[in-house]
Amino acid sequence: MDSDGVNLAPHVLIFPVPIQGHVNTMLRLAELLCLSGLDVTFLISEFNHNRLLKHSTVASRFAKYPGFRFQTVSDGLPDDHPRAGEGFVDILPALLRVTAPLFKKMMTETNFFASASQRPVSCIIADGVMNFAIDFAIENGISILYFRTTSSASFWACFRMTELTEAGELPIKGEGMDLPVKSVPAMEDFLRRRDLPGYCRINDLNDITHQILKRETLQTTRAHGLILNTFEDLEGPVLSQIRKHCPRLYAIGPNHYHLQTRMEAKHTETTTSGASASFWEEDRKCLVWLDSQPEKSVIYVSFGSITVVTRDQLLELWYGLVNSGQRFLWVIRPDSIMGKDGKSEIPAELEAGTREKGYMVGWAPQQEVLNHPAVGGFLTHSGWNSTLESIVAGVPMLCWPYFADQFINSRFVSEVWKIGLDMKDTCDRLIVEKMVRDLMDVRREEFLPRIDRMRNLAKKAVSEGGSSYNDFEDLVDFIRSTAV
Ligand SMILES: O=c1ccn([C@@H]2O[C@H](COP(=O)(O)OP(=O)(O)O[C@H]3O[C@H](CO)[C@@H](O)[C@H](O)[C@H]3O)[C@@H](O)[C@H]2O)c(=O)[nH]1
Ligand SMILES: C[C@H]1CC[C@@H]2C(C(=O)O)=CO[C@@H](O)[C@@H]21
Repeated sequence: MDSDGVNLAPHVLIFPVPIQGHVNTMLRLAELLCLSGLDVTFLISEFNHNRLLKHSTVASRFAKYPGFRFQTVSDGLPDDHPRAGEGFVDILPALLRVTAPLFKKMMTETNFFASASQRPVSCIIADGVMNFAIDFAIENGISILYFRTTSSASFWACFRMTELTEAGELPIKGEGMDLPVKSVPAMEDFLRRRDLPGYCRINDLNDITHQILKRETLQTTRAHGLILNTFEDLEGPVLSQIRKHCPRLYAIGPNHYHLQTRMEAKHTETTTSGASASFWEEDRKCLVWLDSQPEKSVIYVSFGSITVVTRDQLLELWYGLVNSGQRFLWVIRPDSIMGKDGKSEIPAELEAGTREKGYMVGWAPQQEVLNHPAVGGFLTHSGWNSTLESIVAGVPMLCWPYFADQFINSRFVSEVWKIGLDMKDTCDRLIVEKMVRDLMDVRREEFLPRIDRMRNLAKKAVSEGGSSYNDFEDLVDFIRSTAV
């Protein structure tokens, strides 16, 4: 090291929205960049940092990278805020109101996180809904990349909100949900109103979440580049559309698989079991239960980190699963049942059915579960990480989307890639029962060859010379160029 910092590595700041799916995606990017020899400061909410320290192995996972640091900042919400269900609408406003000024102050007061052993940050990678980070970077002459952690399809539909409105396709007002949507190029043949991202399910265009998402998405073109967790063979036509507006586009996904592949190539510990970044305690006993189940016989059920269900929905899903006769492993987060009063009776037949064929946990080591030989299907909320993890594990999906990008992701699963079924906007025990049977048995052979093909394409994308591999190399070159 010399006093000009000439021999120091380029230093990048990564700043996710404080939600499990976003933090997982961004931590994987952080590790990929550390493997490429860059210094990374990861700015995370205090609340989530505490959860990671308590429930995950991140501290040991990143201890091997001397250039990696966590820095913490308030997410602007009280500790007892639910941060799930309807509470999600508070996350972005708090971030913009409270976290944004704190971020600017921290950056300025620390000379962009410079120290004796680290250069000042020369490139910020901010979650793709933080336009305050773009303002800050431009004002201070440093580089800014946006990382939108959803599917490209969802980003692109959000990007077209103005055209959707002008064409009268928004606001949806809950009407004509099966009408085709024509204002999102590359999706004209299959998109319906009910498939648009959740921020379009509004009665009034002044809806605050809709306004924020529209504004933040359109600001993407001001960033110096856009990173997406996808790959060319999965979302090629959509990526071509986005490139017309954001020419410096890095499609580096599926980034959990990309990380695993690069770690294996470096003979470093692989990450399927070693990359936990969970906000809840993983119950590993479910792996032991899976060990005693027949091959491909279990449907894994998980709705991610934000979904909450009413007691009625819980019972419909539960009856559907038990009546399908399939084995099931179900993640029910402690905070995921709405109006739970602790006194509600569980019907005896559900308890008996669960004892016989089911297993329930509060949080699971999901990637390990999906890759377990006993798992043959995934009843999912269609969060983007879950979708990619299922594709890479070769597990067909039954989709029950809850909000946001999940509505469009599930349409791609069922109608574009044809690797599963879409159960959106219904929650009826007879439908659940039939669809679980279809996924696990009746229509299984339709899905398997297609998901196998997609899994192989994902592998090709992240292997040396593949599209995601090359885009990541370009991304590292760009970041290096900012530190000269
Ligand atoms: O028991 C569990 C359940 C989940 N996970 C992991 O948690 C992550 C969940 O991510 P995701 O499937 O993307 O769901 P959310 O956390 O709900 O993700 C939010 O962020 C995503 C990325 O922007 C969006 O696609 C979603 O709609 C949004 O809800 C995945 O990596 C899972 O492997 C576990 O480890 N154990
Ligand atoms: C709380 C939501 C705000 C934006 C995020 C998002 C996106 O479109 O980027 C999707 O769902 C949620 O994770 C986030």
